[in-house]
Amino acid sequence: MTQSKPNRPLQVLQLTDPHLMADPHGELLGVNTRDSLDAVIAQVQVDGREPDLILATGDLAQDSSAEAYQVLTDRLAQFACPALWLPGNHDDAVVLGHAAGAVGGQKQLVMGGWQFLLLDSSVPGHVHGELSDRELAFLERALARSPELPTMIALHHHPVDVGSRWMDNIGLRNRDAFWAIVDRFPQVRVVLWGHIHQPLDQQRGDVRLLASPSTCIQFAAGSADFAVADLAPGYRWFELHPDGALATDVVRAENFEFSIDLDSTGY
Ligand SMILES: Nc1ncnc2c1ncn2[C@@H]1O[C@@H]2COP(=O)(O)O[C@H]2[C@H]1O
Repeated sequence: MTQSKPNRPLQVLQLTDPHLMADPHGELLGVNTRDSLDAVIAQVQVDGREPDLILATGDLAQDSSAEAYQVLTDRLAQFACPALWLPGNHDDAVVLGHAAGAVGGQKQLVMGGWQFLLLDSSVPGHVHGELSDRELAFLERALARSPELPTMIALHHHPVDVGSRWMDNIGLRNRDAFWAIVDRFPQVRVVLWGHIHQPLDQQRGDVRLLASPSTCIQFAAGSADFAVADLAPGYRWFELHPDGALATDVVRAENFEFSIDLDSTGY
């Protein structure tokens, strides 16, 4: 079991949806995705936060290129902690797996008295998500084996509707199968995802449902049709106590100047 620093709760950084590209000048709707990730990482450092673990929750590359994943590896090397990677709809799970390596590609980690389970909800060639029978079996097995460990489950796609028609069409399709497992295991404290490029904080029984800003562009909350928001990129932070208690907050990059195409109808 990997240990966190003594006498403090486990500190976890979520970075999601960086949409990195092989081209150093690569932009999403006018925002250079390398620059915005750098701004978010700079903000983590300005905030004096030293993570024990990083969770990178999908759409790590926009173009599935090895070069894009190498950029992420290089950026995360600024932190002296492991980073776990999971794929989103823009990723190639095989290329990502090679780039993440043995540590980053782990689907299960116990650290600081918590268990982290990472699921691959990507469906090649599609924007929506689905958990394969294999992923569901892995989830059920892992939860059955460790009933005593407070658990965070991370995946890319949203397993609940988020109040936005266009996004509700591209979430996790077989969410009923997912919840049928999760609902049986009271040690699950958090389900965390990316994909929706906006913060969300809800409760399902004892489970905290959390989503987070992208490290590049943001989607407008509550919009029926595709719409972006003029909000800065950001990160989510967790403090996780071994008894299952937790604190979390979202922070946006303060000094990132960008100009996003607010009239965009998609990409
Ligand atoms: N106008 C649109 N309507 C529906 N989906 C869209 C639209 N534009 C882009 N998308 C897809 O919705 C996805 C949401 O986040 P992604 O970054 O995964 O990639 C986006 C596109 O694949």
